Amino acid sequence: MSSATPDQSVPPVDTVLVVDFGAQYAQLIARRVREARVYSEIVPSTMPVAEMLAKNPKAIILSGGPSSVYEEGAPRLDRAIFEAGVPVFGMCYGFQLMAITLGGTVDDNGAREYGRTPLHVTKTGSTLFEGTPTEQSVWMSHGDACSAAPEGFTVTASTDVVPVAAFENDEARLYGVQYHPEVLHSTHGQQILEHFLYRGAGLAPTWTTHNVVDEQIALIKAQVGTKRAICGLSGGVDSAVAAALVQKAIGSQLTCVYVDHGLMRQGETEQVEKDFVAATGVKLKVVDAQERFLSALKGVSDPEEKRKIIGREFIRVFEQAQAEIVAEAGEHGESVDFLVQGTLYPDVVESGGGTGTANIKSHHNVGGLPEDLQFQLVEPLRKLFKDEVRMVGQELGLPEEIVQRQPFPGPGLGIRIVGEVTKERLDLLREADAIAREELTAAGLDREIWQCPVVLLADVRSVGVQGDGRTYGHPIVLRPVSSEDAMTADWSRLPYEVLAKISTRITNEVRDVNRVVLDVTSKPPGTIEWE
Ligand SMILES: Nc1ncnc2c1ncn2[C@@H]1O[C@H](COP(=O)(O)OP(=O)(O)OP(=O)(O)O)[C@@H](O)[C@H]1O
Ligand SMILES: O=c1[nH]c(=O)c2[nH+]cn([C@@H]3O[C@H](COP(=O)(O)O)[C@@H](O)[C@H]3O)c2[nH]1
Ligand SMILES: NC(=O)CC[C@H](N)C(=O)O
Ligand SMILES: [Mg+2]
Repeated sequence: MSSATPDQSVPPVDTVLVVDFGAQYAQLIARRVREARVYSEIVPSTMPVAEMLAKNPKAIILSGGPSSVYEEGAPRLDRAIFEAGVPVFGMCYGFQLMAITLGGTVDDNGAREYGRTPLHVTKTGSTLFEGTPTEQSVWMSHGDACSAAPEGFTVTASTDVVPVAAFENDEARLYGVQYHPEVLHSTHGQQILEHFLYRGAGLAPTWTTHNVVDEQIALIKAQVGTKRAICGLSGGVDSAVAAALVQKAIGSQLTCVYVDHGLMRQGETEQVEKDFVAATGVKLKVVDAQERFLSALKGVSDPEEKRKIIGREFIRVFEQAQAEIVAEAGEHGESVDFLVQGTLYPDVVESGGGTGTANIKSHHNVGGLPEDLQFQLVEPLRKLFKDEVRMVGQELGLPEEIVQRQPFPGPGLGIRIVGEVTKERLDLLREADAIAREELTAAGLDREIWQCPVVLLADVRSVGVQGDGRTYGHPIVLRPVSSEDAMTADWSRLPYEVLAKISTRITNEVRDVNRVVLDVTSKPPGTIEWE
């Protein structure tokens, strides 16, 4: 049996490839394309051009990147990519690469621009700029610049310092912009991207999550056949949607397994046991694995080590459940070979499993999986973003409370205790977390914030005064964030009265906590979770 994830991304409809040159936000480009209702996938720039073309893309987008195109060792692409008749759109590094590959000039001529920049459209009515203002604001981030466009290209925009800020070649269907249309600060960015897709590449806005449901059900049926599967079910959105999809595909061949690892929040296990089963009708096995996880985490405070241990223990519990299900079915039962997980695209990208991107943290269900994994994975949401998963959930008729739930990480409170995880610390954090959640809900803020991790700084103490006496307690950190897809986030500007109430209640009600602090860091540079 292999642990490799079968590629479930059989292009359903017309596919746009986003070639990643190590961009900060290649995922964002892919998202924006999908927002234009065209399916997109990211591929690394190291993939041979022949392989890219073999995927039969209907258009190709070249991302930005940190390198300088004219430097030795900078990522390049075989010129064939521009000669295959596939429409190509270069952004920033991708634009510069297109320029230099086709005979234009790019150098470090001092024309640097970072941040919001006025763009002057010099050829109105062009494929990219038609219907947009001649003066618009765009987001720049470059040190090199194109000073001469390749032959056959028309320069369609400039800035005060860059003469060639966009060029187009309708005949060859090649387009490029020096700026970042994928960023919201580029006021007409989405429109320009759509112009490339619809006008330049002749694509139609037909991709919807509806296609995803049908296509994934067919794929799951083909993959699992008559065998059985278990699904790690947490009560969260992703696993709920994954379970619903798989249940639709293979019905009673699926058993969901909820692992109570002792790192869950207050009331969560009961909620999954009762409400979730009532809402979805899934077959559920609840495993109490608190002792197992706690003893495996004993003495460990390094975040990556914690994540790997939790990922491993999850699988060991799934294996145990697998054995039990097989034993219950007796000798005539089909074997349980498949493990369904609600893995999303950002989990894969952040775990460094994407396209040569850095490992930021090992998500328990991707980078934290043990090497001796005996299951074949079924991950129908592996290419989707959170908001898309919510749409799929709606489509499947899951209740709002489930579809709109805030995310909660699989490793749970284990990665919200900075320091060693112990039963006492978990109980304390559970209390503080329950208060924060209660007050945020009471204030009607649940939909406004993406999630609000509550973190215990277990190895930090500070002096307080409570009841006229000195205390030496632990701080609790509140980390409310707003986000579109968890890849970037900003700290939420919560009303002071709500913060005050949470702070007062936590310091009054939770023993050993004498200070509550607010995390006011965006992502980047800080990630959402502290570990
Ligand atoms: N307590 C748990 N028991 C069983 N499986 C779990 C548990 N926690 C996480 N998983 C598995 O790991 C996957 C990833 O967890 P993750 O938290 O990203 O997703 P989720 O809990 O389904 O959704 P959400 O992001 O909304 O919390 C889940 O989809 C699920 O398959
Ligand atoms: O299932 C999960 N397993 C993990 O190991 C994990 N780590 C982070 N998260 C969640 O992912 C989103 C991004 O979090 P970070 O900014 O901390 O990377 C946020 O929504 C986090 O809560 C996880 N979810
Ligand atoms: N953001 C980018 O793609 C930058 C491209 C190139 N590294 C430059 O600085 O010009
Ligand atoms: Mg979760």
